[in-house]
Amino acid sequence: MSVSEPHPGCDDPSGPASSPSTEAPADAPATSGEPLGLYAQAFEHCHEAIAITDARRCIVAVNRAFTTLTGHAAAAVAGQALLDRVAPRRRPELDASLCTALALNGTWQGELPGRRDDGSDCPLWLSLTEVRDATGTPQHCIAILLDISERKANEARIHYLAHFDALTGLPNRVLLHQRLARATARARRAGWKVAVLFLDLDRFKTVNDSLGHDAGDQLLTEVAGRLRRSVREEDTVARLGGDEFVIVVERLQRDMDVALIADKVLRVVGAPLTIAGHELRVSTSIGISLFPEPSADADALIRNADTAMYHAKQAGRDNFQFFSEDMNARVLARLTIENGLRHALERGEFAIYYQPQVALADARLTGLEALLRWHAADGTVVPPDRFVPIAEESGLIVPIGEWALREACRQARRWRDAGLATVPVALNLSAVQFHRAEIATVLHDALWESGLEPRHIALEVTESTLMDADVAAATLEQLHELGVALAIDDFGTGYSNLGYLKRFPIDRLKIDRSFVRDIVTDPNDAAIVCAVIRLAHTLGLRVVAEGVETVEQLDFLRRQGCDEAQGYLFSPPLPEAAVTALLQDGGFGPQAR
Ligand SMILES: Nc1nc2c(ncn2[C@@H]2O[C@H](COP(=O)(O)O[C@H]3[C@@H](O)[C@H](n4cnc5c(=O)[nH]c(N)nc54)O[C@@H]3COP(=O)(O)O)[C@@H](O)[C@H]2O)c(=O)[nH]1
Repeated sequence: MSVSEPHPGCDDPSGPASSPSTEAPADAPATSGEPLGLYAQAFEHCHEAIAITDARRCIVAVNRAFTTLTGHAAAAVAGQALLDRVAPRRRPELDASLCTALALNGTWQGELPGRRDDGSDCPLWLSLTEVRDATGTPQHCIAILLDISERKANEARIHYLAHFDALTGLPNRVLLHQRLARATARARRAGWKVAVLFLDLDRFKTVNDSLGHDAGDQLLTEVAGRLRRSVREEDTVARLGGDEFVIVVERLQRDMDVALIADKVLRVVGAPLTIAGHELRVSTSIGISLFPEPSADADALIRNADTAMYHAKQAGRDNFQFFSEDMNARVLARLTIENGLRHALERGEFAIYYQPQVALADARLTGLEALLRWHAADGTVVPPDRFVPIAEESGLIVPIGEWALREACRQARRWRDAGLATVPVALNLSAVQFHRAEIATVLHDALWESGLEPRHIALEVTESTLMDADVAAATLEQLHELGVALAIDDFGTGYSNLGYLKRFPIDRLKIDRSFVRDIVTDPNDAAIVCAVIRLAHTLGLRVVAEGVETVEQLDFLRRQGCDEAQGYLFSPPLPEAAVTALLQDGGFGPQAR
């Protein structure tokens, strides 16, 4: 047991200086059978650190556990103010609240930022109880100190897990919301702008699927580090989960500044990196929302940036887009279409219209282009320009395109059986369909099921579908071997490398209607159309001009030797019954009745 005389310098105004009360004779010998000795032994051997102070909270006695916990030897702390020894940083503010609590209740307890003798920190829980004499005058205080470092560490860990992403160490969604709310409050006061950049890595799934999840994790960690280094310390970089990150940029003066930051982020993320021995390049799509916007709270800012990110994906990935209400409305409209498309096939809402293609020499019918129409459940007719891109993106174009192919084959067979049409029905193949390995099988099955000869079918693919020339050549070859005709659609709007033309087994080039529209008034369009016609003929291909609407356009095309045309001048796309009637009349040419 350690006992000391009270220190004369302790200056608590709340009570007189005194030596330990005889009620607890701290210096009593520790003999068994003697109650005081027993108390002394209990004090000394108690596991909890205990200090007995005088009424001014200057140390009179401390037990062994106190010394173990704080590192302070009994003799060294005797007479010193308890708080000075165990929590010197908090003494001034604690003294006042302690005095009040002790005067009112005779007890105080709370957490202290404790400090050991060696200067190390040790969070403590202090329970202080006043001992008073018969008149109620404070004589001593008994202080019990608990080491709460483990509890504090657990609390810190729980706090960390609740606020940070375990993989990257970045703030998570919860902390992001808190920081963004604070950032907007600060910006409102200071008149700054705050930008929220919502990032989604492009084709991250491919890395996960091809190199494995460990590689995916490494990639995410690397990207997290790059993002962190791209912005200022005070800006927040958070990971929402998966491959989604959010950056909150504060203190912006101009909208343009965020564009510069977004541009930098695109470059930094896009720099090559090595993962699992593979050199990769990843890109990201970024959506941006800005505070202040009307009613833009933290939730809305993140939601809007997410919407804009989606728009960036649509715009070809590896770019950034700003949010606008208009964009939001468009996204909602898209969602409605996508949901409707999911049920359109089973509800029989699709129909195929057919647009005649004619020979310019004699207006003979040379083909029928099959064009999808969607009669949506709400009674509207949704044009393919609106639903085909969404169907492509969601993958729904595969079953829809397959249905169109089978239906067109069945219809062509009916016309043939009726002795009406022997011209090919031309179907548009989207890039997604084209790149599915089974497209040749699907076509083969559709032909076989309908009993239609392949020469009655033509397929149209756009230039951009053929960008990977090696893959495209192989697929086109398979389709060609089945015996169908092949055309390049919207020619002139996509891929500019013409070298592929001689490699592909194609029969026709279709000049995009954007060139045909002003052919009579715009010398540039006229020059392009003439060049395409010459190029096609040199390569032994036939040329079809799309979107022919006027006699002047027709005359021009005829003079230039264009082979075929398609457009409203001859006919818009027609429902099956109208085409049947047209075929019965012999089409537009000399054979027409
Ligand atoms: N993958 C698939 N894509 C398809 C399918 N069906 C259609 N589509 C594609 O949708 C785009 C729009 O088609 P649509 O609204 O049917 O427009 C076609 C014609 O109506 C239009 N056209 C024809 N003549 C004229 C004209 O004189 N003026 C004018 N302004 N427009 C005209 O052109 C469209 C045909 O274009 P193209 O396919 O390039 O020959 C369109 O891109 C379709 O390809 C499908 O089943 N699968």
